[in-house]
Amino acid sequence: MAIKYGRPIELREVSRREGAAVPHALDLTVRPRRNRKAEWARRMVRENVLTTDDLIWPLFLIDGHNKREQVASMPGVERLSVDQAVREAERAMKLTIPCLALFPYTEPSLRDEEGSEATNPNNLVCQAVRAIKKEFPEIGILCDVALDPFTSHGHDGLISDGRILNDETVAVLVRQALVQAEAGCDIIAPSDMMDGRVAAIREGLDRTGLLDVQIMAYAAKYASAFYGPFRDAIGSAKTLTGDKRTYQMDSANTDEALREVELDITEGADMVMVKPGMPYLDVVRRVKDTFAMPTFAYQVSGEYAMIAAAANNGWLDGERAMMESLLAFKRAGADGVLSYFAPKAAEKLRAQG
Ligand SMILES: NCc1[nH]cc(CCC(=O)O)c1CC(=O)O
Ligand SMILES: [Mg+2]
Repeated sequence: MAIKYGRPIELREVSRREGAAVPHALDLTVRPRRNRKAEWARRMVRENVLTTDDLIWPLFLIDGHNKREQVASMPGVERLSVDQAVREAERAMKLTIPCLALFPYTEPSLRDEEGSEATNPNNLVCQAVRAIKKEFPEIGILCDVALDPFTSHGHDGLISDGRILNDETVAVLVRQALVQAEAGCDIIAPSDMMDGRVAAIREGLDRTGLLDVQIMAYAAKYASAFYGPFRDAIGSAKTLTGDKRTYQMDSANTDEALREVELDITEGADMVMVKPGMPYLDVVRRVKDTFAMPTFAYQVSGEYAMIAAAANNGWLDGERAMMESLLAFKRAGADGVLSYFAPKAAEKLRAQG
């Protein structure tokens, strides 16, 4: 049976003389509950706050016009044609969300072994960047760099004899980053986990005079089951052969995450990211404490799907779970979070004033 929620038990705040009235009052000098006695008191001692500045909103793109397609495994999330993505950019502006992240669903006919569509200066991502920047130049745009939305095999890199090639892939990623940056992308976010790609991309951007384009490295990205719904959204779930464990990290490791992050910082990353989010909050904390860099977490598709599905079943209070999960990233030391809840959370934050 569904758990009943949403009607808080009516509690009265602690009355002044409660102790005096209780015959067997404990002899306690320290009572932590004093600081929780009323909403104003709780606000005074609150250690972390979530604001709309902390949110990065990932959008899925699809070819066409005036098109919105529900992603089956992510209730409330749609694939958007470019014109609709521009409308969502306007919504983000109004909600004071500082940045959007763009992910394309590529038509199967445009996918090939090499992911060539990734370096097409007129691909869906580049079209969306130009369209959004034209209408709303003040919003930040982050573009993912990896080949998986474009390859027929669903991997992030080039394959030969069943191996993901590192250095050859990096060369393609640089070209992908450059077409995105030329289109007007503000933050290049390599999510591929090839070694050396941050340095190569930085060098490519600088050589082209794109000195102000930032790099947010998916520095500690784990081979995770929580990316399932994303692969459904970009259409790589059915085509992906094997798994990504030869390039994405083993979920058992955290020292290794520090080494990965350190390398990306040395190679020129302006910001670093840990991904997934909630199952890796310990990694977020270690990264923030060790490097004191702008540190982001990605609350990935599977995390979103779990909360959305449970809420739709009446098994938990979706809004409260959403806000609690987002605040957890702040508590762990993150400066911001990529989340599919971004617009909903921003609406709630603004309603609270
Ligand atoms: N490299 C592409 C990429 N960029 C972001 C995600 C996942 C995001 C999500 O699950 O929300 C992935 C999937 C993957 O690595 O397989
Ligand atoms: Mg690395």
